[in-house]
Order: sequence, then C-alpha cells, then structure tokens
Amino acid sequence: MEAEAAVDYLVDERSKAQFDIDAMKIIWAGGKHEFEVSDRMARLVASDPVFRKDNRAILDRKELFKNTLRKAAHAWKRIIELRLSEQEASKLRFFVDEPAYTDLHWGMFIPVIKGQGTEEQRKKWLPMAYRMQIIGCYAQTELGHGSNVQGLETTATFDPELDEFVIHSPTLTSSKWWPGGLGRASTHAVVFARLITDGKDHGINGFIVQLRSLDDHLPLPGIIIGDIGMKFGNGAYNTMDNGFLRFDHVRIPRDQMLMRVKQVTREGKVVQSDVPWQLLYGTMVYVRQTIVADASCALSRAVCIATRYSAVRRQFGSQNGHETQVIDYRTQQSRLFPLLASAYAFRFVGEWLKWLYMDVTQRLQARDFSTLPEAHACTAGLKSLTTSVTADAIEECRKLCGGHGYLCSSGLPELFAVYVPACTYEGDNIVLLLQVARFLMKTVSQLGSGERPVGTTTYLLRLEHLLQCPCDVQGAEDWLKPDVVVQLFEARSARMTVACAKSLSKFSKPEDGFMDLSADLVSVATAHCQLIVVSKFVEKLQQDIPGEGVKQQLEALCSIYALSLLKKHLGDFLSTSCITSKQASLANDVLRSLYSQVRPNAIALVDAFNYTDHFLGSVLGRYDGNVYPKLYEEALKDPLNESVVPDGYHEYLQPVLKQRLRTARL
Ligand SMILES: CC/C=C\C/C=C\C/C=C\C/C=C\C/C=C\C/C=C/C(=O)SCCNC(=O)CCNC(=O)[C@H](O)C(C)(C)COP(=O)(O)OP(=O)(O)OC[C@H]1O[C@@H](n2cnc3c(N)ncnc32)[C@H](O)[C@@H]1OP(=O)(O)O
Ligand SMILES: Cc1cc2nc3c(=O)[nH]c(=O)nc-3n(C[C@H](O)[C@H](O)[C@H](O)COP(=O)(O)OP(=O)(O)OC[C@H]3O[C@@H](n4cnc5c(N)ncnc54)[C@H](O)[C@@H]3O)c2cc1C
Repeated sequence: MEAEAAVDYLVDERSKAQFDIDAMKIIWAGGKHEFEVSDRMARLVASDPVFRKDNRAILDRKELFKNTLRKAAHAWKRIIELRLSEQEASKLRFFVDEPAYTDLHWGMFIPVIKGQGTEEQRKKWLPMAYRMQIIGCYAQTELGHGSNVQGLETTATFDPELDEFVIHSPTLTSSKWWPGGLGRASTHAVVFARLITDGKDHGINGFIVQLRSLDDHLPLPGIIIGDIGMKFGNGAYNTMDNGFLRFDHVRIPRDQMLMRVKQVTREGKVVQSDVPWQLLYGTMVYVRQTIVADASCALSRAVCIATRYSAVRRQFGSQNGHETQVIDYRTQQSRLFPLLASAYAFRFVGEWLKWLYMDVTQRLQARDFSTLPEAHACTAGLKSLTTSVTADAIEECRKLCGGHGYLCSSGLPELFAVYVPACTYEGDNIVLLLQVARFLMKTVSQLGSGERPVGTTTYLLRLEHLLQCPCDVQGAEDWLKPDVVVQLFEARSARMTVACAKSLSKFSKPEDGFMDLSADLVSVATAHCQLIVVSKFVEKLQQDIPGEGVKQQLEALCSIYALSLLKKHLGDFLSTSCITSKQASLANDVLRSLYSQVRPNAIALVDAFNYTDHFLGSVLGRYDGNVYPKLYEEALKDPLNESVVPDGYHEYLQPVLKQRLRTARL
C-alpha cells in the first residue's frame, strides 16, 4: 500500500511540469550529441553487473581495491571491444563512478606529457600511454609541501658524464605523498623535482620516471613506494591508491626531463624557452577546469536525491487528506532550490570555462600568452567556489533528507566523502582564492597605467561608475531584470576590490599587507567569482534556448541563484552601499515567489539531469520514488542481518544479560 502511494507521488509530480523536459535534458547535456553519448554510456554501465557498486561501504580495503582494479580492467575491455571514442570512453568511466588510478592516468599523466613534453617526447610516450602499456600518475605533492610548489625538495641532478639525471629524496619531507594511482597501480610517474645542474638550482620541473617493472610490477631499484593508508569514509575515495614514494639516487636518461618550458643540453646548460615558466603549472589549470565541470555533476546528483525524496516524504499537516510533502515547506524550499539553481549555474559556468581553456590553449600554440593570467585566475577561483559550495551542498542535502539521509543507502554519505577532498586537491581552496585576489589587486593597480583589463575583469574599466551607481530596483519586479542584477554584482565586487586595494596601499611592503588582509582578500575573490557565475548564467539565457517553457524555468533558476547569493552575503551588499535595506527586503519577497514558480517543476528539473538509478546509487533518490520498501530491502542486505542472533552473542551479550538477571534477583 505505502509503496504504491510513494510511486504515485512522483508520477503526479511529473505531470505538473510546465516545460519540455526532453529539451531541458539536451541543454543540461550541452547538446544533442552529448546527450545521446551520455545516455548510451550511462545505460551501458548500469546494465553491466561488473559495475555494481552497492557493496562498497562493506568491503575491506583490499577487496575494495581489487574490485576497483577489476572494474577498471573491465571498462578498458569494453572500450576496446566497442571501439569507443575518447568522448565515449571518458563518459563510460564517469558513469562507472569509482575513483581509480585511471583518473590520474587519463586526467593528469597524459595531459602533463601533452602540455610539457616536446614533440619528440609526446611521440615516444603518448602512444604507450594511450594503449595503457604503461600506467602513469602525477607526482608533485610531498609530505612537507603541497600548496607551495616552489618549496618541493626532491632533486633531479644532472650528471653530464653519463648524460643522466639522478632523482633523489634528500629528506623525509621530500617523500612524494598523495599522488593518486601511485600507491599500487602506476608503472610510471611524472615527478616534479628541483632541477640542479653544475651545483645550481634552476627551480621545479617535471621528469618521467619509471617506478615499477613492466614484467612483474616490482619497484625498480632505488624506489621505495606504497599506499598512504585509509582515507575519510568507508568505500568512498579508498578505491584510490594514493601513494608515497622515495628515491634513492635513481638514474633516468636526460631526455626524460619534460623540456617544453626548460631544456638541459648535453653539456648541462639550462635553456629557458620563450614560453612563460608558469606553463609548468599548466596541468593544474587543465584539471581545475575539469573539476568545475564535475562540480555540477556532484551537486546535481545530491540535489536530485534530496528533491525526489522531499516530494515523497510527508510529515505533519494535511494536504488533500495526506500529510504535507516536505518539499512544500518554505524552509525546505529555501534550502533546496538555491542548490538546484546552483547546479544549473555551475553547469553553464563549467561549459564557459571549457571554452576559455580551449581558447587559451589555442592562443598558447600561436604564442599569444596574454590571456594566461586570466585563465589561471578563472580556473583557480571557479574551482574553489564551485567545490566549496558543492561540498557544503551535499551535506545540506543529507540534512534535507532527515534521518534517512544519514544511511549509506541514501548515497549521500559516500558522495560527501568522495567529494570533500575536491576542496583540497588541485589547490587548497583558500590558497587558490588568494591567487584570484592577487590577480584582481594587480589588475586594479594597473588601471591607471593604460593596461586594459580583459575578459572577466572588463567591468573594472567602468570603475568610476560602479563605485557610485545606485541599484536600479524600485519595485520587486526589477529584481528579475538580468542587467540590474549583473550590475549589482559588478558594483559589489568593484567596491570590495577597491577597498582592499586601498588598505593594501597603506603597507610599506605589499607581502605584509597580503598577510594581514588575507581574509578580506578571500572575500573579494569570492565576490568576483560569484559575479562570473551570475554573468555566465545570464549570457547563457541570451542564447537561443529551444523547448516550450525551458527558458522561463532557467530564468527563474538564474534569479534564484543570484538573489539567494544576495541574501547570503547581504552584509557585503549593504556595507558597500550597493543596495538599501528596502531593496533587500524586496529581493526576499521575490525569492519566495520564485520558489513557488519552481515548486511544480522541481521533479522535472532534476529528471532533466537524466541520471540512472545505478549512477545515483540512492534509495531516497530512486526515479520511481518507491523509497520505503527499498529501504527495508537494503537494510536486510546488511551483513549484520545475515543471522538472527548476532555473532558475539554467546561471548559478550549473554553473559551480561545473565549477570543483570542475577543482580536483579539480589
Ligand atoms: C573524483 C574526481 C572528481 C573530479 C575530477 C574529474 C575529472 C578530472 C580529471 C582528472 C583528474 C583526476 C582526478 C582528480 C582527483 C585528484 C587529483 C589531484 C591532483 C593534485 O592535487 S595535483 C597537485 C595539485 N597541487 C596544487 O594545486 C598546488 C597549489 N599551488 C600552486 O598552484 C602554486 O604553488 C601557487 C599557489 C599558485 C603559488 O605558486 P608560486 O609561489 O610559484 O607562484 P606565485 O604565487 O608567486 O605566482 C607567480 C606568478 O605566477 C602566476 N601563476 C601561478 N599559478 C599559475 C598557473 N597555474 N598558471 C598561470 N599563472 C600562474 C601568479 O598569478 C603570479 O603571477 P604574477 O607574477 O602576479 O603576474
Ligand atoms: C584525495 C587527494 C588526492 C590528491 N592527489 C594528488 C595527486 O594525484 N598528485 C599530487 O601531486 N598531489 C595530490 N594531492 C595533494 C594535494 O594537491 C594537496 O594536498 C593540496 O594541494 C593542498 O596542499 P597541502 O596538503 O600542502 O595543504 P597545506 O598548504 O598544508 O594546507 C593546510 C592549511 O594551510 C592553509 N594555507 C596554506 N598556505 C596558505 C597561504 N599561503 N595563505 C593562507 N593559508 C594557507 C590552507 O588553506 C589549509 O587550511 C591530493 C590530495 C588529496 C586530498
């Protein structure tokens, strides 16, 4: 009975949708072709029993890791058998949904050789890597230094006699520590080390180093290697073999130094090529961009679970003879719908960032380096913003699901545990925001010198206007005008930037100012990044958006995204006099009415993500809403329920119970 009622809730919900959901699915996927590929790969994975993942939380580490190896090998087999394209293969791995050494092989090892190798090096190493005849990882971080890349201690000393580099770990803290895929799977690594020639330190560079034998997988001489141990959560990121690595005078040929940025000649002379040295950090820029795109996936997944469950779950009150669906509580809407809006916002900013990255890559090939600083600032800032919001949002979605959200079968605990390190890897989020702030301070300081801000900082050209323009909101409906909202976010960011720049100028040493004002600088960077997300959402809506009602839904979500940020950061907007308290109160009224507009469409808006039940991995987020019987089913699968009387009863429970009986008789 209850099961049928639960199914009915979602059927009814779906019938209320006021837009063309198929058209929305295509917008979400980024095009018809992308939708078709994604849909096909998701189904392929969901229908293959090797890719089951409902047992991850109960496997011990060794079984878990072996299972990951099995899945990765099976995925590779399917990729070859079905002759999948690069795009299809990467989607297939995405839907397998299990962090594995292959992420680092395809996501960092191959890109670092592509980006930092010479033509010759690419020709030698990439075909082997593409065929997976070698497996590689990205070994940068050390026990003692992660954020401070210039502080790395591993050395690569040139030996001109033998035309080789000697890779060495001189201290405990110079051990490589964290690289994914290093612990157990990789045969090779790109190792970042200090380049030393003729006793001189030339800074950091990448070197291709073989770690394990290609015959028996044993570590090569001089290599000390292993896994760094269990990480946060059961299952979760423990499918990944993050590793440690020490070198004891390991020799590699000179041509295994990646030489796009710096070269070492046969005589040991270091030649700096004419590309900016920061290209050594280029792989991080690439991965940060992919992490932004990935944030919308993790966020939408959590939101999909919380939204469907909120429509199924009833608590208190009365609606046509039933208790109230919790999604109808205004408090639930005000917590959930901004997250739904953020998922769409991050999707579109991720698309734009992909374009920006492609653009900067093409320019670099044509030796135009002018947009590199902006690309660095955007990838760093948006990586930071989107991962922090997503990590918090997954936890919020867990709470939105009440007690059942805490069960592993809700899918949310594991999603959280897998996702939170994204706030740390590829750059700690605070460290990255400080890079954005540095870029903004530099941009503002150069305004008077004729240097024109580009791309996302172009608004700073209108600084004089933005510093004093009043907000154009007279009535509530003005809050729905995109140009009003974008100008407001520009004004807030410009005013905070200038205030910080003024405070900085009071310090005789800029580094001291940066230290002292770092918390304010982080707020400035956040305001700038939020402006980027808002304006990219608005720009998306200026494009042709096909499908009945689709544009209207997206407009509502865009307004929710911007106005909920305004509400959250009201202090910024009021203290910079960007808005009045009356305008803030009108914004709040508008938000409430936008929630009412989204409410009947909420289920369809999450259906548009087109996630299979396999990918969601959540009893609470099931497409059919059949939550309660399935919660029982999952509970009964737990190993604790395998016997009626638990193991340990005779040793530990019975004696206690018996003793209590005797005490009671006394
Ligand atoms: C579960 C998976 C989920 C999602 C992923 C989905 C797909 C991804 C695909 C593949 C990836 C697979 C899995 C991902 C999971 C984990 C992998 C994790 C990997 C890692 O973590 S690798 C290690 C990452 N490490 C870091 O990010 C270190 C952070 N630190 C730095 O970047 C630098 O040290 C820092 C902070 C920038 C400082 O550097 P430095 O001291 O040298 O510079 P300055 O601050 O003095 O700046 C000098 C100058 O240079 C400019 N600049 C700095 N960085 C860059 C850059 N990257 N590009 C261009 N320019 C840069 C800076 O602005 C200054 O300019 P200025 O002089 O002011 O003009
Ligand atoms: C799951 C996972 C996977 C990883 N995979 C890889 C990999 O494949 N390859 C690889 O090379 N590395 C990898 N890493 C390492 C990762 O890149 C680093 O941990 C990350 O860059 C953060 O550096 P850290 O650990 O040195 O943090 P720290 O810099 O020590 O951070 C500690 C604290 O200090 C603060 N802090 C640091 N510097 C500043 C500053 N200048 N101003 C203000 N506050 C500051 C930070 O905000 C943070 O709160 C991985 C890490 C994790 C967790």
